Amino acid sequence: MNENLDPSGENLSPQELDIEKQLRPLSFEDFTGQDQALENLQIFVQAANQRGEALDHTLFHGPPGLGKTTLAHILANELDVNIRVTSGPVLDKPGDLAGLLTNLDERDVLFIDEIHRLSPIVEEYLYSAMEDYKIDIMIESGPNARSVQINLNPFTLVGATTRSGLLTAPMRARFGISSRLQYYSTRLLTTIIQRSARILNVPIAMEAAIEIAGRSRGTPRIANALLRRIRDFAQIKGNGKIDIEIARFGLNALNVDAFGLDEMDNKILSTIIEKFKGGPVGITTIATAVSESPETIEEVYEPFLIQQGFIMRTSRGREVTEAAYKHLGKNRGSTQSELF
Ligand SMILES: Nc1ncnc2c1ncn2[C@@H]1O[C@H](COP(=O)(O)OP(=O)(O)OP(=O)(O)O)[C@@H](O)[C@H]1O
Ligand SMILES: [Mg+2]
Repeated sequence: MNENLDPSGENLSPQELDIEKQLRPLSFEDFTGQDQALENLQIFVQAANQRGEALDHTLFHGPPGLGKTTLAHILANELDVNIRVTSGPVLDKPGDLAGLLTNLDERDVLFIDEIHRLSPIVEEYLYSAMEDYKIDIMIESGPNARSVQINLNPFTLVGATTRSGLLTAPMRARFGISSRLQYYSTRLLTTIIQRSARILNVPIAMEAAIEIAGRSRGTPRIANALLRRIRDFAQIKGNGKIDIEIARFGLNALNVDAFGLDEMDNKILSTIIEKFKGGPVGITTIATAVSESPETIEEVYEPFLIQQGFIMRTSRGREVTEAAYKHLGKNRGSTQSELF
């Protein structure tokens, strides 16, 4: 099924990207969840505003669709400054970066998405910019070529990554603020769905919002995507309102997993069960079996499976739980010891 429920958002169509923007909270007040991180950020922003200084460089990390890009934009709004947006893979020459940096006004935000994908040369070039607000640029060429140092306006680098494990230590050390985003509870996702439904102007019953929230893999991006699809079902198959019947009907028609697990989640669980007798098995072995990188499994998929109680981390590797067997409708082999 090719509905756009991919948490990575990589395959979003232009219209869907537009809607994603429309649904994006613009202020701290509008943002639901991540309470601890948000409280701290509010204090840091308020303090920086009072002093009239640039906010410390800030790193957001965590699985896709949890609000990293949203928070980068919120920071710029709350600091009342401009934001320039770029990404690791796009910045392939120090020259590109120099152009961006020299155009920043005082206190502006430079947002670098997928910051773990910066090339080593660009990354190194960024270090002095972050640390001393200075960069070296080459002027002229041939025998007259020389580098001159120029001062930058104090700015805030906001980095985002789903793969903080791939950041180099010197890069990580240059962020004064680092915030890991967590999966959202069903309760928080319900609030987010209700807010989005208001913006999209579609009436939704509380029960229906809870049902959709519970199947959203702890991820606001998926919650919003499901809401938009169910809105279509309500419009064509119902009376335009999203009630619990339409919500259930739509979720089933979309083949959404009862827990919101995606294809890779289920593949990981069934692989551990079928090929490794439920574990324990090492992360690298699992990764090879499902053709993914161990880091992606560890940072993007596993946290949700652990949080939902489908996988346990043990000293000997990963083990699936009884809940995983139940979820996939499989029986634990008689040779395996019972966990419960
Ligand atoms: N706390 C929240 N409250 C309301 N909506 C949210 C929240 N967090 C995220 N969203 C919604 O989810 C969508 C995805 O969020 P965002 O683009 O910020 O995720 P991300 O962490 O940057 O993902 P990626 O790693 O793929 O870049 C946005 O459209 C936004 O509307
Ligand atoms: Mg993003």
